[in-house]
Amino acid sequence: MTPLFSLDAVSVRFGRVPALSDCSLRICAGDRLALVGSNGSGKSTLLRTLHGLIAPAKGSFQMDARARQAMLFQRPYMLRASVLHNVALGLWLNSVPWTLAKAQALQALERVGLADLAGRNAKALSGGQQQRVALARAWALQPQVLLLDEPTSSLDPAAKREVERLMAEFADAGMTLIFSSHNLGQVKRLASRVVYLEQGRLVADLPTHAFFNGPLPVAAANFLKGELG
Ligand SMILES: Nc1ncnc2c1ncn2[C@@H]1O[C@H](COP(=O)(O)OP(=O)(O)OP(=O)(O)O)[C@@H](O)[C@H]1O
Repeated sequence: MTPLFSLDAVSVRFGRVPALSDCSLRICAGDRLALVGSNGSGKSTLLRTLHGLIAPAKGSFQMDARARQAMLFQRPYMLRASVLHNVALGLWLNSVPWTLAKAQALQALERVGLADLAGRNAKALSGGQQQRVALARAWALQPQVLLLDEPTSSLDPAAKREVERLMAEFADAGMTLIFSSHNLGQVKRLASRVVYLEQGRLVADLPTHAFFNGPLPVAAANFLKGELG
């Protein structure tokens, strides 16, 4: 299968800080890939590189230009406008006429269970509701690839479960999921594959079952022991 993303010996630096070092990775359609690792290990940098927001300093990076992508951040950005307009604007920016954009936005809000709040000011919603608006905004664009940077880290357990449920449904509908998480339970529930990063290096890349049931490289095993212990 032709990969959606191919990284060969990719390095990214911020000034003198090496954020990614020599990373090689293939990501294929249908993968549910979790990025794990300590703070500062390079997860966000890898996601932003995959989304084309950062150009690698070294190495080769290729992505399937036909595969539409959407990215969600830890704290979604909401415009001071209605929920409906927050979703419709993303479509309009992708050349969908405004009337059609509003109709499709409403369908996307129905998809995430927020149609009732379409007229509310998006800035006034709770964190969990805002993340669901962000998921509706992504869903409306019908991306093949959804990148998520710690999408549930600031949410309470109920909101977390709801966002996880939607992520699983989107993956079941055929979307490729690539997400970073500090929540190993979530990684077990959602991922089919786990990439472990340490200080910008890709230390392990394994099916989820193999990652949690070892054997692992020492660094990854110590991380897991620390997180689970
Ligand atoms: N814009 C930036 N300018 C300078 N250094 C940066 C920038 N973004 C990231 N870094 C550095 O690059 C390294 C990797 O950071 P990154 O945010 O990718 O890690 P992370 O694994 O996502 O961390 P966290 O779990 O805390 O979100 C860190 O040393 C970080 O300080």
